[in-house]
Formats: sequence, C-alpha cells, structure tokens
Amino acid sequence: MTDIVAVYDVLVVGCGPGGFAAATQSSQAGLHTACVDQRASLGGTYLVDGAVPSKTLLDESYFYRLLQQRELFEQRGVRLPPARLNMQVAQAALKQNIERLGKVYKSELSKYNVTVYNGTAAFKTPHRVEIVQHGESGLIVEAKYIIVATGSTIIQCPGVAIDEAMVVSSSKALSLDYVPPRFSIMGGGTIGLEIACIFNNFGSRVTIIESQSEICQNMDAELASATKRLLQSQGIVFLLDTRVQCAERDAAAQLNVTLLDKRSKKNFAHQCDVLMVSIGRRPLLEHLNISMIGLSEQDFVENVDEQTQSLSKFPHIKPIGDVTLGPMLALKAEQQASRAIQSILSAGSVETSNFNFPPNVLYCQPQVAWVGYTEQQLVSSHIPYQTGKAFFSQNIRYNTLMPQKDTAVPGFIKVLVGSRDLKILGVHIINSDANELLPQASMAVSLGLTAHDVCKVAFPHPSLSESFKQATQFAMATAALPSINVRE
Ligand SMILES: Cc1cc2nc3c(=O)[nH]c(=O)nc-3n(C[C@H](O)[C@H](O)[C@H](O)COP(=O)(O)OP(=O)(O)OC[C@H]3O[C@@H](n4cnc5c(N)ncnc54)[C@H](O)[C@@H]3O)c2cc1C
Repeated sequence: MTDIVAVYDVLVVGCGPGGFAAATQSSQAGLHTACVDQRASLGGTYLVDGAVPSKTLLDESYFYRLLQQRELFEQRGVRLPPARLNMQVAQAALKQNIERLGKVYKSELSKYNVTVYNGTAAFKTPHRVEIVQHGESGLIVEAKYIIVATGSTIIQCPGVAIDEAMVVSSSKALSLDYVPPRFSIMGGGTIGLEIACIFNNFGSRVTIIESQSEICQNMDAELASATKRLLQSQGIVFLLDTRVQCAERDAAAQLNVTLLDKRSKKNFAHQCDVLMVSIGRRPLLEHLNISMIGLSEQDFVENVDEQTQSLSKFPHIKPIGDVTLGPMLALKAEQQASRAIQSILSAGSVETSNFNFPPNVLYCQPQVAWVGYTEQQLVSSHIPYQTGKAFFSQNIRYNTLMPQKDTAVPGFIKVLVGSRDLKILGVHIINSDANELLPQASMAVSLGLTAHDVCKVAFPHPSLSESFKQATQFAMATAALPSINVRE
C-alpha cells in the first residue's frame, strides 16, 4: 500500500456547500482539516452545474423576455431597441462567474488553513482514504473523522439514454450555448420547471412531460395548479399523466420521443430537438468504495444519527448534504455540516435545528415559494386549520412596481393557521420577490409563532411583506367563524 502522506483530525470528501461549510468550520474550531474534491473547480453541484448557473440563466432569460415586451416600457415612457441574444456570450460570462466563485471558495479554504486535494477519494480502511488523480494510484490520507459530502447525481430513465447531445442532463442543459427551437423536459419538478423557464424565456418551444397528474408533487395543490397556469400563460406546454417510453434520433437529426398517455393507455409520438431528463437525483457514492469498509448505500439512507450526523456502524464517518435522506437543498447540506462539526467538538449529540420544513423557492417569474404544511398534508394528518389569503394586487408597494405582462395568475400569499392554537403552519406565495418574502414565514413556521405573534410585529410600509401580515389577519378572522375554511 502507498505510504500515508498526511494525518488530519477531519477529512472532508466533496467541496460543495456542505463540504465547504464543514471544512471551514472545522478548521476555524482548531481542527487540522483537509478537503478533497474530484472536480477541478470547487463549489460542487451547487456552484458548477446547479443553483448558481440555473439562477444566473433564469435572471438573464427573464430580462431578455422582459426586453421583448417593449410596449410595457413604452407605456412608462422608455423606448428600447429590439433585444438580441448571443447565447455563446451568455455562457462565457456564466463560466467566468463560476470560475471566479470557485476561486473564492479556494481562497477562503486557504485563509482557514484547510489543505485542498484535487482527486477522487475512495475508502481503504474506515480511517484511511486514497486520493486518486487522473486514474493514477494516489495518496493515502488518514483522518480521525471523515465527513462525506459527495452530493448527488441524476436518476437515469431506462430506454432514454442520456448522450448529452440530444438527450441531456440538467448539467448539460445549463451549459448549452445555443437555444434549441423545441426543448422538451421529462419531469415537472422544480429543476425541470426552472430550466423550462430559462429556455422558454430565451425563445424555445418548451414542453414538460410529467407522468403524474400534477407538477411539483411536494407543493400545495392550489399553488401547483396556479404555477402550472402561470407557466402555461407564458407559453410552456404541459403533457401530464404522460410517460416517456423511449427516444430515438432520426436521419433528420430530430428526436422522436414515444409517449404513453396514461389515461387512454395509448402511445403517441412527440418530436423535439433536445430532451432533458429531470426525474430526480440520487446520492452519489459510487467512487467512494464504501463496500471496501463493509458499508452499503442503504447505511447512508437508514443508519445516520440525526443528532450527530454519524453512521451507526462507524460513528467517525459523518454523511451530510445530498448524500443523506431528505430534501436535496444547499441549506440542508450547510446545516448538517454545522451539526457534524459541533458533534465532533462536543464529542456527542448537539441541539438539532428544525429541518422538517425547509423553505422552498421555484425561481420562475413571478417566483413561487413555500414553507411548512400544504393543505393536503394538513387534511391527511387530520390537523384542523384555517386559511387567510391576500392578493398582491391590493398591496400598495406592489402597485408602485413595474407591471408584468404575462401574469395570468394574480400573485397571492396564503397563510395556513392551526385552528386550535393559531400557530402558523404553512405559507404559500406567488410573487416576483417571493424568495425575499419567505424568510419571515419560515421563521414563523420553524419557531412555532402564532398568528397573534405575527400581528404584533410592525411591518414597513409600503412593503410587499405587509401582505403576509394581512393574510395572517384574514386567517385569524376566520377563527371567529369556525365553519368557514376549517377542515378537520
Ligand atoms: C439544476 C439545479 C438547481 C438547484 N437549485 C438549488 C437551489 O436553488 N437551492 C438549493 O438549495 N439547492 C439547489 N440545488 C441543489 C443543490 O445544488 C444541492 O442540494 C447541493 O449542491 C448539495 O450540496 P452537497 O455539498 O451535498 O453536494 P454537492 O454540491 O453535489 O458537492 C459534492 C461534491 O463532491 C464531489 N465528489 C463526489 N464524490 C467524490 C469523491 N469520491 N471524491 C472526491 N470528490 C467527490 C463532487 O464532484 C462535488 O463537487 C439545485 C441542484 C440542481 C441540479
């Protein structure tokens, strides 16, 4: 076996948001720390082919779309020349930004004296990891604690082979330097919908193919239905209850997709230029050689202690982020990183934060955001509740902003309040600034605030946030009329 090159207190495998947070916090706490990532650029999925490119392109594509609506500007006295898109320039700027942010990650790690290795890590023993670079036999690093932050990868669909040319992953879609005339997406979850918006805004004819009868299974049904209408009004086509059977390229370089209509049980043909497969993600463990130390993927799903982030078989191995059960979100990875480091420092369990209801945002325009229970969840859990809904069209601040042309669905904020104790149980929003409105709702839900608590707080005027208070007041008002909106 190759000699051990270094011994650390903590080795972090993977440098996405989870790994980065774990490595910096570990080193700040005085632990001798190293981090290894197989990618040349640090930042993980989040930075390289996830949230950062998707949000950047969403913003750019939205501005491009807005600039097409020149009459909106002319009504307000601004005359614009026709906007023209150069996707290659847009991609070059995006790449530069990702590289810049990757360097920020690197310099932060060096500031905190974290040793960074570039290569693929694989277990040799429970405390030793081999780091292989370009297939060459590598360095052996030993650590007292090993934090596994290797993230996730896309789920493939049998019969629909991803060639990253006409059938693509979300990573490839986000790096396309042209706009396909017909862009179809398999899967109507948040990643699929956000990328649908990008290409729809840039001018593709976008079709979402979803095997369920509604998009975004984890969304409140009213919000999901409003979102679908909103995106339809912007030109996106939805084929629901429809399953992709296979996809084949023909001689004319067109993709022929066979679809099954689940209701009629009949196949039909669908043509497009690019098909993106977006049916979910799964933990990425394949390069880590966990079987070498007697671990299985199941151990990462079922056998992780929520207090300490430790594997039950090997408490010094701590999986965090997408590689663990639960929502695949950067904030979960960062919170679990803190928990893992705190548990090392306190050599035991630590106080857990409330992960039950992470805030969610779909960054279409207007944005769709939610936290806490959906109405379906409250009904199925037999929790009595009442709703209050405020429309932004009645909000003064909203009326001072640039109007949007293609908002077929009036923006709203819906607050769900427990009938017994008036606790804020869920908040669901459609608004261009929904991501910025969500934290107050998130605070109310995770701290268990009541509608009375929220109504005691002074909100700035005029502000969009006043609609949260208004919807909360409406929900309280229905408490006096228990027959209205109360479902048991
Ligand atoms: C298109 C898209 C949009 C998204 N948008 C959002 C969003 O808006 N908000 C949000 O919160 N989340 C979003 N996510 C999810 C978010 O990116 C992930 O939840 C987050 O990146 C998980 O962080 P992580 O640290 O667990 O892993 P990752 O960010 O995936 O990082 C893992 C790193 O480990 C490396 N690695 C894996 N195996 C090894 C090995 N054996 N040796 C060395 N290195 C290894 C990988 O190459 C990678 O660099 C989005 C994801 C996608 C795909």
